[in-house]
Amino acid sequence: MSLPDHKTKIVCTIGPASRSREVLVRMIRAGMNVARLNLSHGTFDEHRENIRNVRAAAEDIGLPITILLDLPGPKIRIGDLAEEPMELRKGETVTLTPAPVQGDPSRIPVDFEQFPQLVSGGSTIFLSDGFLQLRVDEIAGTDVRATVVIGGPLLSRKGMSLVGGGGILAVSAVTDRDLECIEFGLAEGLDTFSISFIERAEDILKAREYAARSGKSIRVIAKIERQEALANLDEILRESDGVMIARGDLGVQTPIEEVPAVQKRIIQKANILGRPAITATQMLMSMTDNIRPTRAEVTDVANAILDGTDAVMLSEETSIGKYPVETVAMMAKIARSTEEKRASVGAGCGPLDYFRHGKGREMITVNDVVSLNVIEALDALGIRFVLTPTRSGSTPRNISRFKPEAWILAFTRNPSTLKFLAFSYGVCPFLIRSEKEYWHGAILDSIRNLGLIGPGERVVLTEGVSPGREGTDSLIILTVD
Ligand SMILES: Nc1ncnc2c1ncn2[C@@H]1O[C@H](COP(=O)(O)OP(=O)(O)OP(=O)(O)O)[C@@H](O)[C@H]1O
Ligand SMILES: CC(=O)C(=O)O
Ligand SMILES: [K+]
Ligand SMILES: [Mg+2]
Repeated sequence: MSLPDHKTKIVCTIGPASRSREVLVRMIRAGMNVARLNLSHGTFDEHRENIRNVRAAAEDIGLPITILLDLPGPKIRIGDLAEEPMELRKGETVTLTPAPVQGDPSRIPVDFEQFPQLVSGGSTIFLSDGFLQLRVDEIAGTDVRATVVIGGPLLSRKGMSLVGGGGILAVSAVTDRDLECIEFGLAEGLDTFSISFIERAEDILKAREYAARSGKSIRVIAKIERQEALANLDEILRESDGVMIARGDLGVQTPIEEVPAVQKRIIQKANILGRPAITATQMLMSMTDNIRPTRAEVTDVANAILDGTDAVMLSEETSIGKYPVETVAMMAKIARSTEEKRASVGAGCGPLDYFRHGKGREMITVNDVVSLNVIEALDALGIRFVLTPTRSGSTPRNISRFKPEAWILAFTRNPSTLKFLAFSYGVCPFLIRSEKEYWHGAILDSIRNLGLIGPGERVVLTEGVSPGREGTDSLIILTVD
């Protein structure tokens, strides 16, 4: 086998443009690692078919593809439009109504009954991540009449937000609908969910406890897209399995000019804790319609990688865009080129200084020390592969956070661990079938059989030597015979 030529993971939102098995196969070949299904759009039946197609495509290629279910969360959205895109023109009057009508240019349904109570004359309404803007003129019964201030094309089920942070319901971030979606996912054999508009760590606990009632354990990615989540970032990160910088809503809910610094801060903190970070939204947005991205977009993807993101995400580009496969290929190409230059442009090894010389020294754990020693050994000896037997995935994640040039080959018996490692930079996971395959002799054999490493090559292998203890507490350097 051969490994991909880039280490950054690619998450693709699946929609009408990409849900066929044929397109999915081409996207996997181009570098997709994770298929994201946004449950804010489409029906359960449609997503069931998406899941079937992703699994079939993954089987066609023989690579594990992870499915991420993105929960709707407490976001107010417009309903369905009769024809889309529907053009809203500056100066026109539109009526917004909570009635379940099919939208047309004069009447737009809003998927929230109390919507008319949330606005008053003079309120500003942003639609579609803030691309369109309306000003409320008057409220007549349940009809909200507004004038288009900034026009443009509108699609079904686009989000809405109101000036002053409105547009998110004042209920728990994990809504009843989200719990139904978790139930749907579990019934489909999936266990990885992203929570939208998370506020605090308890939101994650609520989702976990709900799954635990049916005896299931889930992996939770916290989507950071509102002010409250930034205020509670540390506790959210600790409770989460991974984090997404959801720049679409974040750029409406918080000052847009703060997004770049917030992105860097979230990635740094996630790296320190060994939580995979996904940078999302508008990364190659112009490729929704064009075969080539803008220079600014290419630079954005590269900078997210230099910031230390584990994964980059595509939304419109792959769900409704004209060039889903070409966009993934472009992402992969930018990743490969940027990763090669990480050290030479001074981006270095992520949180290394934090543990060696900074605050991290005070609370360093045995697992941290092992991962630091692995990095030391890789650098000093120019080693190309780290082999990590793992149950929870924490050992490969702790090494991955330093974004080494070497590949991290992870061996696990746990299919859920394998699937979740799809989010971690530079980790290639393998499923092993029995307890005795955790033994290092067996791992070396399987690597030799894959043809990845030839005789005479040195590798690093991590081990847990203390019986019954979780985690890894030693590393050995072996020469393949
Ligand atoms: N399953 C789908 N069916 C139809 N259109 C979809 C689907 N998934 C995504 N889209 C389209 O792609 C756009 C971008 O996807 P994205 O997942 O970023 O959604 P979003 O509406 O911005 O919501 P969120 O904030 O949850 O990401 C959506 O707004 C929608 O127009
Ligand atoms: C991905 C997402 O939810 C956002 O960017 O808002
Ligand atoms: K969502
Ligand atoms: Mg969002």
